[in-house]
Amino acid sequence: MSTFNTLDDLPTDARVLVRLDLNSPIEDGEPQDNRRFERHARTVRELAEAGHRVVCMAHQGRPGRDDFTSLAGHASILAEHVGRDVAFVADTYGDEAVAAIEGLDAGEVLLLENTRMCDDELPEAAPEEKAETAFVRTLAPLFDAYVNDAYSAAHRNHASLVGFPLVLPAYAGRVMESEYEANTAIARREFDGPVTMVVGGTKATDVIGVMDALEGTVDRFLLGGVAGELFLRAAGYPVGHDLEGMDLFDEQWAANREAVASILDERGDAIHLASDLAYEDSEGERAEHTLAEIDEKTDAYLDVGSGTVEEYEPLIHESDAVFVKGALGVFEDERFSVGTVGVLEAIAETDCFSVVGGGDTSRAIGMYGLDEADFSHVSIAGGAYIRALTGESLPAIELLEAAAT
Ligand SMILES: Nc1ncnc2c1ncn2[C@@H]1O[C@H](COP(=O)(O)OP(=O)(O)OP(=O)(O)O)[C@@H](O)[C@H]1O
Ligand SMILES: O=C(O)[C@H](O)COP(=O)(O)O
Repeated sequence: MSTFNTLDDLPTDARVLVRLDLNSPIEDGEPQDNRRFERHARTVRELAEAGHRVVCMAHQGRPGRDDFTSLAGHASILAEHVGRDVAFVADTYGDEAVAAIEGLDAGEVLLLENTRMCDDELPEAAPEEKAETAFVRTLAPLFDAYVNDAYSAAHRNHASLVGFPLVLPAYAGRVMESEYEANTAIARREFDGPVTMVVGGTKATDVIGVMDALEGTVDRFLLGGVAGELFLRAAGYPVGHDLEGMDLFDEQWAANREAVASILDERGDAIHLASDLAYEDSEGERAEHTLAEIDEKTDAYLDVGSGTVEEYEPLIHESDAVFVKGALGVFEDERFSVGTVGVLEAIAETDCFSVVGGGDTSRAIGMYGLDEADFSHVSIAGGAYIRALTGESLPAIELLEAAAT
C-alpha cells in the first residue's frame, strides 16, 4: 500500500501544478487520442471541479525525434475529455507562462508547453540539483501544491518529476494512485504456472535492460517489434538493421548487443523469437518471409508473421500470467496488426492474470474491438511498468512517499 498524500489531502482553493504524462503517438504532426488523455482527464476534472487553479505540465517525445512536438494539439484533446476549456501557452516558465498562470481563475485549467523544450528538464540528475534549476525556482513560488499524476514517467529523474516535490507540498494524482497499486501487485504476486512476457515496441533499450532483471519473475519471453529483430540479428539473421532513412535499430543495437548476446547465451531456452516476419511488397500488400527466406538486408519488417502467432498462441494459453510490453508490429496499420492483435486475442481467451502495458500498445485494444474487461489491468505506463515488474523503485514515487512522512 502506498503512503502518498492524495487529492483528498489538498488544501482548498489551491494553485496546483500538475504533472501529467500525455506522451502520445504522433501522426502527421498531430497527437493521437489515447487512454492517457482519458485517464488524466479524471484527475484534472476533479481538481477543477473542486475550484482549484489547475496548471498542467507534460512532455511529448524526445528532442531530435519526429515525435518531439508542441503540446498545442494535446490541450484540445485534453479539453474534450475534461469537459471544460484547457488553455495552452507555448512557453514552459518564461514571462508568457508566468502571466498565463497568474491570470488563471478558480476552476480554470492551463497546459504549459512541452517540458522537454525547457533546457532544465533534461538530462537526468539528482532531485536536489533539479530543484535548483531556473525552471523549478521560477514556477514553484506561483503554486501552493504539486500533484504528480505521471506514473508512466516516474522512472525519469527530470525536473518536472523530481525537482518540484522537494520545494512544494507534493501529492499523488488519481492515475498515480491506481497504477501504483496495480503494478506493484504484479511484483508481489505469486503464480502457480508459467509466467510469460510479450516484448515488442520500439524502445528496445528499455525492454532489453530489464529482461535480465526479470529472470526470477518471467519464465519465457515472446519477442517481436524492434527488440525482437535485434535478437534475430544477434542470432545471425540479416534483420534489425536501419535501412536508408531509418533510425530504429543501429543505435539500439550498438547499445545492447552485448546484453542481447548474454541473454541468448544464458537464457536461450526462455527466449522465443519470430520464425517469420511481415513486410510491404511492391503492390503495397502484406507479405511474409520465413527466416530461411531472408538473405539480404532489403526489406523493412513491420510485423511478426502469422506462423509466429500460431507458435506464440499455445504458449499464452498455457500461461498462468502474461505481461505485454510493446507491440509486435506496426499495428496502427491494419496490415501489420496481425502479431499484436493475435497475441492480445489469445490472452483475452484465457483467464490468466494479464497486464497490458505501454501507452502505444494498449491503444490496440480499442482499435481492434477487444474488450478491456478481458485483461486484468491495462496500464498506460511503458518503461515505468516494466521497472515495476522488477520491483525497482521509481524516483518520482520515492519523493511522493517521502513527502507524506
Ligand atoms: N517492427 C517494427 N518497426 C517499427 N515500429 C514498430 C515495429 N514493431 C512495433 N513497432 C511500433 O512500436 C510501437 C510501440 O512501441 P513502444 O516501445 O513505444 O511501446 P509502448 O510500450 O506501447 O509505449 P510506451 O513505452 O511509449 O508507453 C507501436 O506504435 C508500433 O508501431
Ligand atoms: O511514454 C512513456 O513511456 C513515458 O512518457 C516516458 O517517455 P520517455 O521514455 O521518452 O522518457
